[in-house]
Amino acid sequence: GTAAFNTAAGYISGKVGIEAMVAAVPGLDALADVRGEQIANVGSQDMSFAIMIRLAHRINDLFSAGAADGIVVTHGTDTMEETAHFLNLTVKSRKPVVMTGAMRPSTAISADGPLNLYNAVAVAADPRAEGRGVLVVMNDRIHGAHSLTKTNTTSVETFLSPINGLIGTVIYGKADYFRRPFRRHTYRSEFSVEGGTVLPRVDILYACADMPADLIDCSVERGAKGIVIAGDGNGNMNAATLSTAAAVSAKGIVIVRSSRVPTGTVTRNVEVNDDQTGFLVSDELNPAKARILLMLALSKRRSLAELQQLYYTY
Ligand SMILES: NC(=O)C[C@H](N)C(=O)O
Repeated sequence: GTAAFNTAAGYISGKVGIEAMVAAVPGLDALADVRGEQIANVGSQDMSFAIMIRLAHRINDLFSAGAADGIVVTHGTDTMEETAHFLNLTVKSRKPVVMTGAMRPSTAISADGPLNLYNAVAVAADPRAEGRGVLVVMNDRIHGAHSLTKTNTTSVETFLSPINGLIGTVIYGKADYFRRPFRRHTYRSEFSVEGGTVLPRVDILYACADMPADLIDCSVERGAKGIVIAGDGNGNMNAATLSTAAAVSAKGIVIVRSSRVPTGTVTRNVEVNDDQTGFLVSDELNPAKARILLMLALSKRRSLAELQQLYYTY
């Protein structure tokens, strides 16, 4: 991003091309032979599934042609966790795919982008990063795609992995790895972008006090095949929403209970009676990631029990 002056908090994203970014980081060429390729240039609030699918194809093609040992994807931070999760499910390689970004515009005092890019290239060039799924390197931390979430609107310390913790750290290009992701990913994932991916509509509805239940009907009328409820607490919603959701669930719309709370798992629940309503729970996935898993999962006929199992697997 670029801003009008160097202490501006607001700025326009998607303004710097990949060649300029690579050129702005001293020492990158000592870490790896880096070549830039522009797949898209948008603020990540404008990220689309069309771009994600293009990106997944390009990564798979580069790896299967043996053209790269690792890939870094520069991406805005707003929806980075969504693209990371999508790629974690659709990239078919053990080779490192490392996403990075910046919280401060490139024109700011103490811009964070250059060091983040340096560290991301160091991790992508590191054979020890292989087989750990899609990683996100920001602010000296190495996060796994399943676990990370954006927690602060402006701070460089925005990404946390609150449930599972970090994959590692990277300080001026020197990485330490603590663990591998606990869930299935990349080369072991059953999902794919091959054969043309038309993703079904899945909406997210944000629960709140006195939530209007007809939001559910609006989504279904607009063609949603699934609805993720960003529920309060452990995936809760008010009685009116619960009964409307149960009615559409009985007609085959998949309802997933996730949570608007930033950390904690959503568990199957007697209060909501998931067994009777046919609701699923997102387990560790936040609403945005739970939606992406459901969109990919609905490309094939699956029972509710099989769909539920996916949330415990990925
Ligand atoms: N600093 C950022 O990355 C935020 C920006 N709006 C984006 O996600 O593209």
